[in-house]
Amino acid sequence: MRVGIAQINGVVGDFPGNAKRILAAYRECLEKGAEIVVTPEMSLVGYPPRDLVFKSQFVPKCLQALDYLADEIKNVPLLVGYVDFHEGCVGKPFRNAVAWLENGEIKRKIWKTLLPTYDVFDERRYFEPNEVCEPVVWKGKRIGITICEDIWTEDYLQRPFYDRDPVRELCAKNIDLLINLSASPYHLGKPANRREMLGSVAKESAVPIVYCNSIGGNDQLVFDGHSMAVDASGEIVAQMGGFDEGCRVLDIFEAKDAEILPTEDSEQLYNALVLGLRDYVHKCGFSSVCLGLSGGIDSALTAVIAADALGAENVRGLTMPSPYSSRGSVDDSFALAANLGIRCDEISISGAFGAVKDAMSPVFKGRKEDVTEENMQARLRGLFLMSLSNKDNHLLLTTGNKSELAVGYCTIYGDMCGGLAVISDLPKTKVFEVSKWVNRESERIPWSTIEKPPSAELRPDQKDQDTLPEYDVLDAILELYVERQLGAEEIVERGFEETMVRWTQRRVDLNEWKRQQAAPGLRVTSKAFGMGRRMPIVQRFV
Ligand SMILES: Nc1ncnc2c1ncn2[C@@H]1O[C@H](COP(=O)(O)OP(=O)(O)OC[C@H]2O[C@@H]([n+]3cccc(C(=O)O)c3)[C@H](O)[C@@H]2O)[C@@H](O)[C@H]1O
Ligand SMILES: Nc1ncnc2c1ncn2[C@@H]1O[C@H](COP(=O)(O)OP(=O)(O)OP(=O)(O)O)[C@@H](O)[C@H]1O
Ligand SMILES: NC(=O)CC[C@H](N)C(=O)O
Repeated sequence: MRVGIAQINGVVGDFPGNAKRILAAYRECLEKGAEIVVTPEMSLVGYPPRDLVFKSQFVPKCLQALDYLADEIKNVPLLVGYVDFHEGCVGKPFRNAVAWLENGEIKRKIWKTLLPTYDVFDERRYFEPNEVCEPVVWKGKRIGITICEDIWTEDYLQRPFYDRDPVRELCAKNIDLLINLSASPYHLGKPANRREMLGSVAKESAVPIVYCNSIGGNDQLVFDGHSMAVDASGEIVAQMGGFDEGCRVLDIFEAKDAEILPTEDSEQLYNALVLGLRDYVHKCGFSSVCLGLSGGIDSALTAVIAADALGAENVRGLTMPSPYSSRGSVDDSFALAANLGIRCDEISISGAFGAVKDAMSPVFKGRKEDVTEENMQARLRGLFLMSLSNKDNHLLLTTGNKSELAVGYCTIYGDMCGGLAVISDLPKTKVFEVSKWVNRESERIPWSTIEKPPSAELRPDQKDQDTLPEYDVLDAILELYVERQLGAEEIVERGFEETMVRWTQRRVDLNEWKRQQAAPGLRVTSKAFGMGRRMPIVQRFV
């Protein structure tokens, strides 16, 4: 049975556009000899549609697009992910659905059984689960069709207990093949985790699996693709690329082992951020971005990602020295711009900084300079950058990393100005690792930028480590506190100094308000700030 896997990049709510993409991929698979074609979860809708499904015309328009698709399909079936009504159910009147289209008709509708409702997923808010799992019989084979979470077993998922197991239910009905339509977002370690999970499910159930995942960025989520096929012994027999669209046709009952090329963590993280940035910018209708270049590593890495995502001609930098900036910060910014081929202009903020301080002097008379004046500089840079963004219609990128955002080491309405926080889920230690990976063949980020001690340069001789713990220690504590959600005592038991742990915990909790006003950030770890971490701002839990 020659199965076509269409790994496509959908746009949420763009039914005509998604239908076109699905048809183009379907035809490509036909040309490659497919006898059946599979697309990702919600391929017609884009994932996740979130509260769009509540709009009165959303599902009717989705169903219209599905009818249009069905009309185009002849005798080679197409499996399409979409949202359907759940007739007769008042509370949650929708289903996360797959349609089997064949000979101009919707031959079968399949509903999702396990509805993930944790971290970035919220499906119980919208959907009711499938009640009975039934295989589809086609060309003498019994095919179990599942949707993303349906195939994830307890061992591979930190999830609440489910009282259903769709794979088992289907296996009990003697299936020959499992097909899974997924919208499984990337985080570090996820592609390997998925491969292992699919191998073990196939082996345990003794059936081959065809797994079709989405690719592309949608808001904070980046879908990495890596669609694959696994034989009944759990061996991978086809592995598609990551972070790129594509179609692959294989004979699922005949295919032999595929070669799996390992990718480094830094390469994966980089590719995820490039795709996430490109899709966010383009899907929002922009073609270019601007950002402040400080000569530091965060803005440098953000600029490289942007140049690779959009083309150097679509990235514009501003270097804005203040009285406390080192000459190196300007020189390193121009060296970076030259390496990347992006335009960079220099505008001093000294005049404006002096003017603001003068204007405020009657009110601040006799008071010492402090963090107020530090923040004025960051806010003036934000003002200049937003002016450039408005004039030339660039989307402004913010450059803060996860470590800083965690402890609030950033200025609200200052360096937090911007539309997309590109590296806000990358801890500072990973910023260094990825930057070194970027320079693996030749210098793109000036080495002096990578090697100098991090500094905000908002007062004379300032260094990040005057205020913050060393980044390797801070990041280790943050991983335990934010990603693994351990309490302070448990972190101290693992050998960290108590005052540092308590300070970090307090800073993370106190700065929730800041993060809730921050630009959306691209998620690349298992627990990012944003849609998958919903903490109260006002709380007393320690
Ligand atoms: N719960 C809450 N809800 C709403 N607002 C709240 C609040 N708690 C404080 N605030 C307000 O927040 C204000 C303080 O926040 P904010 O103005 O941001 O200032 P703040 O957090 O005090 O200072 C910013 C820090 O970030 C450092 N920085 C700035 C820029 C770049 C970098 C870097 O290296 O990248 C580092 C800078 O050196 C300084 O230490 C207060 O004036 C208060 O009104
Ligand atoms: N002199 C400057 N010129 C232009 N932009 C600046 C300048 N200083 C700071 N910025 C902007 O504000 C952001 C915060 O920078 P800051 O130097 O305060 O901290 P950082 O976290 O060490 O970042 P970086 O590693 O990019 O320096 C920078 O990434 C940059 O976008
Ligand atoms: N869309 C989904 O059901 C996603 C859940 C799944 N466990 C994943 O991330 O791969």
